[in-house]
Amino acid sequence: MKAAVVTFPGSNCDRDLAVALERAGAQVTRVWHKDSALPEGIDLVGVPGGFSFGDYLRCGAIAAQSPIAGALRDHAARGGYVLGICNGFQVLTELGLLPGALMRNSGLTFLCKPATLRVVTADSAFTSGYAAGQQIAVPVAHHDGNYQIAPEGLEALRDQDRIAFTYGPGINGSVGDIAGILSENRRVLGMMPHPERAADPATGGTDGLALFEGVVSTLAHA
Ligand SMILES: NC(=O)CC[C@H](N)C(=O)O
Repeated sequence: MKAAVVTFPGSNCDRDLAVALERAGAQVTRVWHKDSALPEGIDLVGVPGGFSFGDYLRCGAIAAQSPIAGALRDHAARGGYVLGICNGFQVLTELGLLPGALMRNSGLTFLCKPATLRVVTADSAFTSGYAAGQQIAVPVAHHDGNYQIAPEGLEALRDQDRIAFTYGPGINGSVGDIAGILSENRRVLGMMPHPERAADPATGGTDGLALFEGVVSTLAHA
């Protein structure tokens, strides 16, 4: 299973994401934001966390205009898998690959702390390693993690079982305490918490590892 991890100026979780994917068995290629094409045969593109372009304008907005963004859009349009974590989730909403927007946290502070997530659906490659309803410990680190979407969009996410993860109540103001969502074809996941920071027993637990193992094993057997 082949994965690409994109790096923008200001990304800071790209290496950790590559390591977590490799630990789960993926063959990972690193891609620079100025590349306008992905390497041949990529199954999954990882869009990492960080502060792409210094979070200027809006988090993820400038990254979404990078040369690699067109290749990412084409990959998703072909039914390719995409995983956006934190700043990566922000980039995917800016690209229109996922609905809604990430606003400033309701408490107006940067949150960097452990969080308990609830796995809402196990019906996706990304969440197939968990049971629906399972609670997992995965840290958060963001100032713009307050997920908002219009009521009809929220209804669609709920009706189509596209809410992947929720937080405990009131962490950052997100509507429905949403921490992560899936695209309509369930092949694009955006989430604010950092599973790649919970993929090694030496550094913050291993509850995030099942996400990488789930998607890697699904794609390896596809
Ligand atoms: N860790 C991250 O990816 C942070 C994303 C973004 N810079 C924010 O603070 O909201």
